[in-house]
Amino acid sequence: MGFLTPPTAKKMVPKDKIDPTYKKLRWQVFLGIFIGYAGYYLLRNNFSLVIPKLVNEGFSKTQLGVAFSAVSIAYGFSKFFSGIISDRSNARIFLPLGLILTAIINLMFGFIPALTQSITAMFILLFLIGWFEGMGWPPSGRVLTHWYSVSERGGWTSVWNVAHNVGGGLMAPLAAGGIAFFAAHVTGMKSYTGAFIIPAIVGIIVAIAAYFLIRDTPESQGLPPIETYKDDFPNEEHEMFETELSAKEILFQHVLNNKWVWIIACANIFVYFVRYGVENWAPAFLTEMRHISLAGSSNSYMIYELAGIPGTIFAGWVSDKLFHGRRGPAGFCFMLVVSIFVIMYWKATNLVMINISLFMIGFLIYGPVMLIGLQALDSVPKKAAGTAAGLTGLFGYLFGSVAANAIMGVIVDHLGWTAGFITIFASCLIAAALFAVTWNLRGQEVVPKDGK
Ligand SMILES: O=P(O)(O)OC[C@H](O)CO
Repeated sequence: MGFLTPPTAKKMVPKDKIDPTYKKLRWQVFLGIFIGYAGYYLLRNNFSLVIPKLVNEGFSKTQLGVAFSAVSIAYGFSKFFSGIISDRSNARIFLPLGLILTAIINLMFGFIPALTQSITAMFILLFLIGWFEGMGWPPSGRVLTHWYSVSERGGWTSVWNVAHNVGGGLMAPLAAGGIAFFAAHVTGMKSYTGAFIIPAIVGIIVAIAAYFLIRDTPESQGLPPIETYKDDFPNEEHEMFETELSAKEILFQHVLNNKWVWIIACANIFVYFVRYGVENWAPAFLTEMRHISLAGSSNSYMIYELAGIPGTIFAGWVSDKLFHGRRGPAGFCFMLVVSIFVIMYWKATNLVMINISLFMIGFLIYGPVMLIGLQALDSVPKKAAGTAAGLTGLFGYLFGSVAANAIMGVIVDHLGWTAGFITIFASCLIAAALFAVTWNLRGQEVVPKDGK
């Protein structure tokens, strides 16, 4: 698709302009991918706020749950396939395009009543939402690898990663505000359509802003590669790899034959099992076993989410500063310590201890979630970064997240919460062990000698 083709290198700007231009553009593109990815999260889960209204209209939770699962399934596959396309696409176009397509599907939900009257229609549209949502992470990864060198990437990636907590956090008031606005001011439309339409309008505005802010690569702006500018190279030979690759080269020469990517992808299954196993089952565990009200458990849930913000930034800092760009040791430590707080959460009987342990689990698990993506970016040439991160996402969602919902449910139903917590605890240790295998991995970019 021609309009997605990355822009070619521009004539180099004068030497004295390199530093100020780089400084300005690095902030500008960062803002672009930050608000862009937050925009994606405004439209990822807004359907969840519509579910209670649709239940009132006669749909069962099971039906709506099946329809909603389409988002995760499609997202896992799309993050991988979008990664392949995004590695060969202009991030300035690719990121806003996915956001606008997601917004269009939301507008269809909002303006075409028949689409919320059939589970099949909802499944198809939610599948499309999941698919277009998968177009957010890979171009962000492309920007991060092209504009930030390996030793500073941990810090920048961790701050960028907070965008998903910001967008996810803002989604609820925005969608709920949309429902309230439509209920009060719009006649002839169901109030819940506001939960689709208002976030979609904001999403389109964000996509336009992201388009104006993002630039694909430094070279497309007449700047030298980031490694030269920062004098920070991913390998001892100071070689870089600036040739755009074909999809076949990306997949078969750099990703599928890369043992590190497979190890990281496997680690992601267990990290996502812990992330969603704790999060998705917190309301059930707290209400059933600790007799906490639904309102109280939703506060605990929010504490878990918000703790991810400082935790993610701390993990990036630890991996950059303490371990000098190595993500494995940081991930190992975080997963080991999180296992202790999983036990504390399981055993805690009063609300204060429960909330402290959930805060610590949230603080410690979102770091490894980010570090896996970062390790994927680091382990391959930057032209293959999106595909590598996409593969880890595919494993995380298709196996980790699905298991956290389905297998965890079966374990708890048949063997009880003790078995459920032992499974989560074991996942922490397996993930820690897999991180340990990558202990010395540090931006080991492979640079083909023949220039291919
Ligand atoms: O689970 P994802 O793909 O939405 O990604 C969330 C974070 O950005 C992971 O780094």
